[in-house]
Amino acid sequence: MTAVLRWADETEGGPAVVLLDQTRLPAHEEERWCRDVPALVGAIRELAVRGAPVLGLAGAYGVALAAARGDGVEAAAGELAEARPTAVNLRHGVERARAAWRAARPGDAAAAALGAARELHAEDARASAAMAGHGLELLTGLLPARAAGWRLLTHCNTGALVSGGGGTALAVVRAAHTAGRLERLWVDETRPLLQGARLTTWEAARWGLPHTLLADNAAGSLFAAGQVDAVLIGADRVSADGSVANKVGSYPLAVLARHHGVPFVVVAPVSTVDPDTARGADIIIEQRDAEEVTGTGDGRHAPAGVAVHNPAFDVTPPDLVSALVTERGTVGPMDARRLAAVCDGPRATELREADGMMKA
Ligand SMILES: CSC[C@@H](O)[C@@H](O)C(=O)COP(=O)(O)O
Repeated sequence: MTAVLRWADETEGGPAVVLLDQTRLPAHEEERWCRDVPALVGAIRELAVRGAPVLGLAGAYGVALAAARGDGVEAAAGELAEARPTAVNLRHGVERARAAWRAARPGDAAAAALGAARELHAEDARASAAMAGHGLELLTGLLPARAAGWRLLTHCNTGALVSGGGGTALAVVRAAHTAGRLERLWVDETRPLLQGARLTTWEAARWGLPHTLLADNAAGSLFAAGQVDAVLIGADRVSADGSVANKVGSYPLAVLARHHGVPFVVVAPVSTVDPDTARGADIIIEQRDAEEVTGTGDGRHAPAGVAVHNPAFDVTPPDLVSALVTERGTVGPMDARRLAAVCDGPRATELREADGMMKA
């Protein structure tokens, strides 16, 4: 498969960040060359590269690109970090490469930024593999063994297209399949941009996962018919209280899962947990263009000028989340104290210390 994201150096016509253009899938597997930061910011906004962990990589390589070109790194870092507001990994990736660039001697700074991006890329691949293992272990403990295997439902796209490795929730599904425990993956189409229909089915087919696509609003009747054993999704940001921002349509699935007594499992690396955002209500939700909902030109299927509500994400409160699977292990049930135990950073340390003091 064409690499989801890679660095091209001068020997192959770079410097450039080269993306597998996800807006062209599944019909076309095409590279998109981003030779400067404005081109990369455009690709991020158009979702040519998308999904939380890989947005972190795009941010880090973007800083390296600005440094390699001799462009203004601080301004470029700011533009990259703001390209999409909800996925906290984007900001992390930018910060990581910028910190390496700032810390290096001037002659070494561009190489240091690129080195940081490459390091993050390798860490991300390792995190995917660890999450797949922890997720499979969780499902094995949580779900009754079924001779035919589990029926798992997912939303949006969380596979190799979102990561330097195998992905988040979809990596767990793949591990279940490899272990002979997957009967079927139910794939929500994921209106309005169809990440499930376009991307998850494409990945599932390549991996040989038995899968069935459904319209988002068909999920309820599947639960009612007892056809869903667990829901597995990714996350774009998890606030300190354990609220989960993910692709719009995740919250209704959590409500359905609770009503039907089905586990609702979130799979995300620790870098998606944001200890600086206290509550779910504090997470900034990206609002996107009306035309994503109404269609355009010949494909328009709503009257021109109709008022449109198009949030890219919604927030699931912690009490509806059965568990969060990270590369460092599983947190569940979700709360601030348990989350802080797997997190990095000063705010997480504060929470851990406060917890220690409370216990003493
Ligand atoms: C690890 S992938 C988790 C999320 O990033 C994914 O579910 C999602 O919501 C992506 O949204 P997108 O708008 O396609 O970037």
